Amino acid sequence: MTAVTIPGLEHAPTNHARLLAWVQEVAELTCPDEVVWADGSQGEWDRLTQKLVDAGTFKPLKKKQNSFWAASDPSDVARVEERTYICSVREEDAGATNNWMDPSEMKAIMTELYRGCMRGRTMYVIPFCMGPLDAEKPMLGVEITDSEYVVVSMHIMTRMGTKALAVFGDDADFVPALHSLGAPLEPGQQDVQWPCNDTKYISHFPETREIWSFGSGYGGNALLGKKCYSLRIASVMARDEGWLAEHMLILKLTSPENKAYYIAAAFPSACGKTNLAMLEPTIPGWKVETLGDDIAWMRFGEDGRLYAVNPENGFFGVAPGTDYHTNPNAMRTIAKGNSLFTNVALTDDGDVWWEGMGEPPAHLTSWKHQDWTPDSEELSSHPNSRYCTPIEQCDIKAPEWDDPKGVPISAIFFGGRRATTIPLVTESRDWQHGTYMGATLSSETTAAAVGKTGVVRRDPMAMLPFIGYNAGDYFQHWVDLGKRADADKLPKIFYVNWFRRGEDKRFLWPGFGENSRVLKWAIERLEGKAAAVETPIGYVPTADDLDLEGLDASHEDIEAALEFNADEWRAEIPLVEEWFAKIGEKVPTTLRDQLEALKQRLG
Ligand SMILES: C=CCn1c(=O)c2[nH]c(Cc3ccc(NC(C)=O)cc3)nc2n(CCCC)c1=O
Repeated sequence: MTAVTIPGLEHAPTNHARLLAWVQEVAELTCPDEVVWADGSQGEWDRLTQKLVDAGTFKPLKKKQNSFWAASDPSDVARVEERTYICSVREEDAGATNNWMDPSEMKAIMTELYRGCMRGRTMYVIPFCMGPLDAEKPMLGVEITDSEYVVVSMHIMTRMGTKALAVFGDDADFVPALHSLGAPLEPGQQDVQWPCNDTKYISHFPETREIWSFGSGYGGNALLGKKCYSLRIASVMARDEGWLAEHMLILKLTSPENKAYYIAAAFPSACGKTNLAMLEPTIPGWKVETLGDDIAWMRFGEDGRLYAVNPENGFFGVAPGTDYHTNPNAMRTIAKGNSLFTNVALTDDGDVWWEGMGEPPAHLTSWKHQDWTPDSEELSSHPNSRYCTPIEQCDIKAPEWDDPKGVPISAIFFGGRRATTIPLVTESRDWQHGTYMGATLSSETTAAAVGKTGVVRRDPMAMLPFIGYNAGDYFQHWVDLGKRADADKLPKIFYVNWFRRGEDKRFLWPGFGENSRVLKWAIERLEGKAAAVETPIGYVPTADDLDLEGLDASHEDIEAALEFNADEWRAEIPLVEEWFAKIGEKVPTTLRDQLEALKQRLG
């Protein structure tokens, strides 16, 4: 096959043979009008954001400098879990929680979808690095995409372009991540504001560490460094290499005595994970700084402790529910500009607005490009609408946020949204018990997600959509870490629930900044300074064990929030048995033993 001459292919800014061959192969398959190597420069940002403005995809925001509003096609508004596949060579390696297809079958299907799909468009080659560029082992990837929206989003979310390519040298390993909107343009055809395709595939090939995505331009489907690389592929790397790639925030908590602790925490959606990552403590003298709000890579240091790094360079946060009361630090970060907003509402004076931001203006342009007023039936912003903003400009970013060594994790928190049963906070008995807590993590569905509300779903380690392999093997990986010689150096595991309700359906715990009281208690437990009651489900504080100074809540409510109710827990047992049965025979015996032991303790 003669090497077709596609403009931009000839002067590649690298001698990396495998990369050049892959780029050539993809260009010949997808037939773009030209190939552009993304360099990550300000000039590139200006050019591409202008191109998106001209296409009607972006609107510049007058009230936020260097920031843009975008609205997607209503059919392309969130991750498409039913179109997300783990194409492991063996079906059982995908397990019961993933969609599977034979890798060669998937590649045959998708190759035909990619054929000619970039006609009339530009093919961008984005070298990127997840985590700091000066890491001992930089985690490299290359995303090929025909979406300018993806390129400018990657400017914020990753270290990318020339500075990343410099780390590739001539033969570094990298994760090839191929993406197309699947919307070829015939000559003279007018482009739409949000090109995409009704046929969507988000496919992962774990043995070869490859990602192929087709048909969606949105979030985790298209920004392939995030969920696809940093969780699904990275979780497979972590199992093979003995580390952890987890769906966790990382925060730094400093006590009034100026002692710093680092905490990682996993929550399903609608639990306020980003709000916790950027917490404003209500108790005097305590300070929270943030390292990340979504993903933590944790590796063992010389001292046997787990050191966490945030692989991302930006926040891609859910906008609705974010305001100066729930998350002032997120609001201050986006107020500085340099941010992208997708599927939120646009104000008449060129600012953004979403539900949860207090009183709505008299008129807005909704995410569906329609006139919106406060008495509109519809929401002004989509529940999964997002802000995309650089961590660099977050006032409370920890100094260590981009330290390649990472930070030593003292505590891991798992949390879910449960109206009953789960106390405000429970300390695990040990690592294996903590792993059981994570593996059986449950949370109630909310209006934000589709379907009924209040349905209890299992979401192990809040990783259910992101485990790149058999969930039973994933649990085993956690269990095996607890068998290390220096297992005493592992973080202490806690389980929290901010959302317990009283008989009258009122929330029993005020949450938000008051959660700092729970973090304080956990730290004091690590230091051996706080008391707790040993219950069948773990160590639970009494109201007197918490620092409730100045808290505006009744003693009864706090006691009710902390209550261990044996009957409610007996009712949990069959739900956990059903969950383990769904995962299958690879559920570690250690976890089955934990369930048996819990049953015995409940009597
Ligand atoms: C660090 C904060 C974590 N957090 C919480 O701790 C939290 N708690 C609640 C429940 C709640 C809601 C309203 C009140 N209002 C008053 C006045 O008490 C109290 C609790 N909602 C919460 N939310 C919002 C969840 C949707 C994303 C939340 O993010």
